[in-house]
Order: sequence, then structure tokens, then C-alpha cells
Amino acid sequence: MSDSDSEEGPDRQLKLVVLGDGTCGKTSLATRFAQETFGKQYKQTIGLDFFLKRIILPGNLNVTLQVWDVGGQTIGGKMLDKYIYGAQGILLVYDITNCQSFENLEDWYNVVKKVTEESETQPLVALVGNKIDLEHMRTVKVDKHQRFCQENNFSSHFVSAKTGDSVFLCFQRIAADILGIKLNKAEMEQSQYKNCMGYSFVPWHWQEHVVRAELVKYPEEDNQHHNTSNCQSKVCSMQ
Ligand SMILES: Nc1nc2c(ncn2[C@@H]2O[C@H](COP(=O)(O)OP(=O)(O)OP(=O)(O)O)[C@@H](O)[C@H]2O)c(=O)[nH]1
Repeated sequence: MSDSDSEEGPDRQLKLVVLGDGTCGKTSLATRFAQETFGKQYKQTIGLDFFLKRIILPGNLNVTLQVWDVGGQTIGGKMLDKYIYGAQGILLVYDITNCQSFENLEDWYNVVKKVTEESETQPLVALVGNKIDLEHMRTVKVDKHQRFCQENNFSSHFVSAKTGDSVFLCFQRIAADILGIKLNKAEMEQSQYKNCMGYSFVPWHWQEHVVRAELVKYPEEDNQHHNTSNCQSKVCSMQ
């Protein structure tokens, strides 16, 4: 039995292609999912990057996801059709703080339709609003997102590659939908705040309610009243 074989048989492999404007966070999303890392520094993807990640779906089904991270500048280029060809899933990614990145998804989707119009099976298309840690800077209304999904039968996702919020859930739901596996509510809730190692983390919007108080240094003459150290650190929570 080879490494990729389990007792239930060989792994399923799925090709997922990640498309969208430059800087919307495609590479960050792929690296958050596949490597559980995030880099603040922007490094433009030239052409294509490629990630592999194995996940287990309900029923002990091993699935290897090939994530094709396509550079935002490839639109209009000769290679884009080739990258899209044969995909079982397409992630159309935009930045919720950048209207243009949402509007331009129409162009990205037109390329997908052109490449796949003669395919026997159509890829599943997922609309992914990224950077939800920047909710206070949102410029793309949720309504607009939902309407675009309904009009085109896309699955709908909101994520933050920075915090990891809903990233694993997004890829898990896409893989499950492609394979016709239904995730129950408990499985989805578990995945929302789960990283790819299976550990839970504290989501960003909860972290925002925790503030670290300043270090308080008491004056020397006051030390007798504070008979331990002269520094204190406090963590307090706000409701
Ligand atoms: N606050 C925040 N910043 C993010 C998030 N995702 C990505 N970024 C930042 O956005 C910038 C662009 O991210 P990339 O992942 O390189 O964007 P890309 O879509 O791959 O860009 P191209 O390679 O040009 O196609 C980087 O500075 C990231 O740190 C997020 O969820 N929240």
C-alpha cells in the first residue's frame, strides 16, 4: 500500500484554482490553509504558486487538495486558461475593503466560463470575501456578495487569512461540496475556529475585546506598600 493509500482506498485528489485581483490575499489564504502561516509583507505572485494539503472529510475520507495560487496579474495572459483547465473547484477571492477587487471578479469569472464551457463537468465556484479582520473598513456590502452568489449559484464564504478565521472551514466545505458530502452543523462549527493541525484558536473579534493594561511602575517610596515587585501587568476583558 502506498503512502497516499488509506484502508478505505487511495486518496481523492482535487484541483482548486484560486483567482482574483493582486493583493486580495490569495497567497495568504493558500499559505494559511496549507502551512498555517501568515506574512504581513506583500510579495507578488508571478505566474503561479502551488500548494498541497491533505484533509480528512467525514466518513474518514482522505482528500488531497492541490491549491493553484494564480498571480493577480495573469488576467489577460496566455497561461491563465491552462491554469484553470481541469479544475474541480474555483475560488473567486476579493478583499472586502476593496470594491474594485469585487467588481473585477466578473472578468475573472468570464475567463472561467470560457475555459469550462465545453467541459463535461462544471467546476464548483466559491465566492470568498477575504480580510474580515478589517470589518471596520468594509466597502463591499454583504448584500452585494450574496446577490452575486445567488445569481451564479456560487457557494459563499467570508474569511481572514490573517487570523485564520473560517479558512479551514472554507476549503473543507468546498471539498465536501465537490464530493457530494454533507457536513453537519457541528462539524462546520468545529472547523470555523480550527487551524489545519486541528487546534482551535481565539478568533480575531474575540481578541479585540481583550486589552493588555500598561505596566504600572510604582514610585520607590511607595514600595513599602507593595511588598512584592514594583511592576504589575494586568490583562482585563471588556464586554
Ligand atoms: N489584514 C489582512 N491583510 C491580509 C489578509 N490577507 C492578506 N493580507 C495582506 O494583503 C497583502 C496581499 O496579500 P497576498 O496574499 O500576497 O495577495 P495576492 O492576492 O496573492 O496578490 P498577488 O500575488 O499580487 O496576486 C499582504 O500584505 C498580506 O499580508 C487578511 O486576511 N487580512
